[in-house]
Amino acid sequence: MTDATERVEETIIYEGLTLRFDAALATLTLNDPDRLNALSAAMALGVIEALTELSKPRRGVRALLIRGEGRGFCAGANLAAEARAVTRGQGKAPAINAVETAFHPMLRRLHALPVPVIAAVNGPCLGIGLGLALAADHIIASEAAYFQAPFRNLASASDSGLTWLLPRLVGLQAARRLLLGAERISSREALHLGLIAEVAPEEGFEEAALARAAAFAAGPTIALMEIKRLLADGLSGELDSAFEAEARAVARTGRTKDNLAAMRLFGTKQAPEFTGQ
Ligand SMILES: C/C=C/C(=O)SCCNC(=O)CCNC(=O)[C@H](O)C(C)(C)COP(=O)(O)OP(=O)(O)OC[C@H]1O[C@@H](n2cnc3c(N)ncnc32)[C@H](O)[C@@H]1OP(=O)(O)O
Repeated sequence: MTDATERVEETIIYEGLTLRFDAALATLTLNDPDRLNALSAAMALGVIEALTELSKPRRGVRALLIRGEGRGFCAGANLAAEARAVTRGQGKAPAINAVETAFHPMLRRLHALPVPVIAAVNGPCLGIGLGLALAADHIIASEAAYFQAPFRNLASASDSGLTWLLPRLVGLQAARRLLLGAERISSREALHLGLIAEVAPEEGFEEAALARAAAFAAGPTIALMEIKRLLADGLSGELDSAFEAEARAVARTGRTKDNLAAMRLFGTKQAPEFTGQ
């Protein structure tokens, strides 16, 4: 694992995306600000490539931050090509194909990423953009952000695993408001519903999000990965299985250097420095 304080900077550019490495933190930026970072199939496939790259052990990545360039996080699927195809009578439109071939494969990979993922939602977060944000373990949103699942407005069923995720996150009634009603909700309401973890002022938002992500990157990585996996398994498992899985995970983390470091300082009021090992 890379020491969170060691500087290893590098940026890789994909279509409509950049992937930046800064010590133990990787930052994936959706980079089509003129379209509020609406996601094309090529961008989603680029995200998959970026996830493969940042998962290489030599990268030593201990957290991933996802953010949007400009005033938006992601305005959903890029429907420009969609609209053109429909106008020209070209049948099944690109974004519909992309659900199966690019968007869902991207989200599966993101949900399966072992290290903590932080989404910094600075502005509009819609459709597949909402799916992308909700694949994160911690969503920090600006006061200026808003969330919407506008599928029904396009006479489309919903995607991005939202029919599975939303009832678990916010309950069935609020999920109905979001999916059947396509209600747009502010970051304050999203926080109140339990859809996101925190709201930060518009001014200084980028810095607040970076600080939060850097704190995750400097955390007890093995314990965070174990907790993340236990939570994911717990969503579809039984309580008995959770007890067993937790006991095995606690035994594993009990053998880590970070656990030893924390135990040594227990009761001293000193914060341990975690190395991710
Ligand atoms: C399989 C499908 C899955 C899905 O994700 S379904 C959901 C698809 N997304 C949507 O339906 C949202 C469409 N966008 C909007 O409703 C609005 O935008 C917003 C409410 C997000 C923001 O409104 P405002 O702040 O007034 O900005 P603006 O002028 O509408 O947008 C700025 C530029 O961004 C382009 N843009 C916005 N969303 C998309 C999109 N989804 N696909 C392609 N382009 C988009 C616009 O056209 C425009 O561009 P220009 O300045 O050239 O007119």
